[in-house]
Order: sequence, then C-alpha cells, then structure tokens
Amino acid sequence: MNKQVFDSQKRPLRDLRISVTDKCNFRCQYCMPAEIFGPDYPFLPQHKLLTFEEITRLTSIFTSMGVEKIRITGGEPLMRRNIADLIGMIREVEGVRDIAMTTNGSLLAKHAEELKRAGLDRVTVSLDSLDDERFGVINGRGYRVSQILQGIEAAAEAGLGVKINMVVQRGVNDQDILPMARYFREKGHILRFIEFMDVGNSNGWKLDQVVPSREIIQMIHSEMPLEPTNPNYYGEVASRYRYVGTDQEIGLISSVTQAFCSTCTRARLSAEGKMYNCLFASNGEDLREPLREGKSDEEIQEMIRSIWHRRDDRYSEERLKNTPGLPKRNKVEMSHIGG
Ligand SMILES: Nc1nc2c(ncn2[C@@H]2O[C@H](COP(=O)(O)OP(=O)(O)OP(=O)(O)O)[C@@H](O)[C@H]2O)c(=O)[nH]1
Ligand SMILES: C[S@@+](CC[C@H](N)C(=O)[O-])C[C@H]1O[C@@H](n2cnc3c(N)ncnc32)[C@H](O)[C@@H]1O
Ligand code: SF4
Ligand code: SF4
Repeated sequence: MNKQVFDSQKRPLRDLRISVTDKCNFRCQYCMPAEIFGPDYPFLPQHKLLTFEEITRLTSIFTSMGVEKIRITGGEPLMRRNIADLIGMIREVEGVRDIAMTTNGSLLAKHAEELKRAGLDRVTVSLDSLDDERFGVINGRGYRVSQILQGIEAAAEAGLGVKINMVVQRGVNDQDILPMARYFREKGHILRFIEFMDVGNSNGWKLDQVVPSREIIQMIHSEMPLEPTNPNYYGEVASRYRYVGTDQEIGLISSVTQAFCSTCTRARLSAEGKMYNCLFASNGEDLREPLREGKSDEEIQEMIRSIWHRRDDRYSEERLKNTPGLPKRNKVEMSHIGG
C-alpha cells in the first residue's frame, strides 16, 4: 500500500537519511570543530540511540509512504557496532530500492565486503584533499590520505558503487580541486564538489570561504573540457558534468549559490529518533518515544504524515535571497543529522 505524501510546497517524501550515531573519529573543522566537540562533549548515551529494530520499523513505515532511497550516515556510521546487521535488516524492508552510506572512509577497508554482503548498494566517501598535511589538518586528527584511498578501493573491489564528496573551502583546499579531479578521473570514480555550508552553529561559516560551483567548473574545464548532462532523477542534488569524449563524470552540489530546495524530497532521522524536515532545521519531532510507548504503525504513519504536511522549509533558497539580513537561528548540528 503506497500512500505518497506531499508537503506544503507540494514536494513528495522520497528519501530517508538515517543518522546512526552522533560520534565520529574525525574532527573536521567545518562539522565537529575539536574545540567544541572535546572530551567533555555530551554525546548520546546508548539507551537514547534508536535500536536497529526501531530503525528498521521506522524505515518500513517511511517506505509505506513512498520513500525508496535510504542513506545511512552520522557522525561516522562505521563507528556504530555491527552496522552491517542493520544494512541486512533494511535490505529486507519492502519498497527499499537503494541503500547508500556516507562515510569518512577511515574504517571502510575493514568493512567493505561485509557491507556489500549485507546488501549495501553504494558508498559515498568524503575526502577533501590528496595532500597528507592538509588532509590531516582538515580531519583534525592527522588521518592519512592513503587510509581513505584504501577504503575507496576496497569498496570498489567489493562491488559497491562509489562516489567521492569533497567540501571545498577557499584558502583551505581550493588548490586541491584539480589534483582531485585528475586523480578520480583516472580512477574512474565520480567526484562531487560541495559548496561549504553554514550548517550547525559552530563552524564559523563566512560567505567568502565558499568557492562557487561555476568557478570550479571553469577551473576544471580549462584543463579537461566538460559538458553538462541531464539529471538522473527528479530532485537530484548534484548537477552533473561529463568529461568530453568519455563516460566519466563529476558533480557539483551548489546549495549556497544555486539552492535546490524546490525539489527537496529528503527527510532526516537523527540517531536519537527525531525527524527533521531540513538540514538547517532548529528542531526535530520525536518518533522514539511513540515507538517505545507502543504506538501502532498506523499511528506513527499519521504522525509522520502530519510532520511532512506542515513542512515549508527552504532554508538555502532563503539564504540565497537574503544572506546578510538572514535572522540568526539555532540549527541542528550536521553530526546529529548526518548531512
Ligand atoms: N542544503 C542541502 N545540502 C544537501 C542536501 N542533501 C545533501 N546535501 C549536501 O550534499 C552532500 C552530498 O549528499 P549525498 O547524500 O552524498 O548526495 P546525494 O545527491 O543525495 O547522493 P546520490 O543519491 O548519490 O545522488 C551532503 O553531504 C550535503 O553536504 C540537502 O537536502 N540540502
Ligand atoms: C556529516 S558527514 C557524516 C558522514 C561521514 N562522517 C562523512 O564525513 O562522510 C556527511 C557529509 O557532510 C559533509 N559536510 C559536513 N559539514 C559540511 C559543511 N559545513 N558544508 C558542506 N558539507 C558538509 C561532509 O563532508 C560529508 O560528506
Ligand atoms: S564530516 Fe563526517 S568525518 Fe568529518 S567530523 Fe563530520 S561526521 Fe566526522
Ligand atoms: S536547505 Fe533544507 S529544504 Fe533546502 S534542500 Fe537543503 S534540506 Fe532541503
């Protein structure tokens, strides 16, 4: 029974992005700056995390409402113990067409095969530089590039689809754009450039640190000619370009300079079971207590329907129109809802 649900802007609910932990072994400055996410930071205790059974039940309620794509994220999802078991449980849910995971890649070499066996379709690995020194500073913990590249190759060898996400910050890693493009073109993996965003409350975002996507395209095009390609599906986040004369492509995720809220079909579930309608939302609505109180699937479905019906979020479009005058708001941290 498929009961497609639309929000107040007529956007369907199609994707569910599930954060399975708020913890991470990295301290990327743009996401979990070490000075804020220090040893005393109050991460969620185990009993507050949704269990795998609870996540699976919610997934099946969401799919009964039209969701087809699931993305597992965090924090660092590979830090959640036995995560492959969860993938296997979600794989069994009727209506799930695609299961992806966003990961920093540091633990991927160890887990790639079991993730594939459990039913994961693809991974998106975040990597912001090929230079060890810069990468070590960006990830805040001195992790080396080779560890992530090994994870990427292990995922490809295991048969997982692979994409690479690079957050570009002016003055931090803009010199890495061309080396990254050359490297992943050669390797045959899709690289996506993400405009640095003002997520959460602690990353000290400034507009002049954003490298607009059109600048990135020009830079790459002048060395390796590019041509635009059509979107793969309604509401695709990345604009895609192909290297002329090849099947190899890149993507640009331009949430700052070309907001894509009008086709945003993504709901987000935090590790503690709150549903968020937007990456920049201040509050989520709790689904964990209703689950634990014994509410029926129909009752929870009705709650989700009502949350999505009321949804009018379009933060990136509002920011685009009015950056200097945008009122300050308290936003959920990216590590809580997973990007
Ligand atoms: N502002 C905004 N940014 C988003 C949204 N979804 C994704 N992003 C940004 O885009 C990055 C890449 O997201 P992914 O999940 O890898 O991209 P995707 O396009 O959903 O992936 P595919 O399913 O492979 O097409 C995220 O890490 C965010 O930085 C969104 O709804 N709003
Ligand atoms: C929050 S992380 C969670 C998953 C995993 N730890 C990882 O890094 O891939 C998800 C994605 O959000 C991106 N991200 C985090 N902070 C961001 C920011 N301020 N602007 C743009 N993207 C950001 C990361 O680069 C990563 O690709
Ligand atoms: S972006 Fe991912 S790897 Fe970096 S701190 Fe955030 S959750 Fe961790
Ligand atoms: S800013 Fe919010 S509404 Fe706009 S695309 Fe991102 S998550 Fe969707």
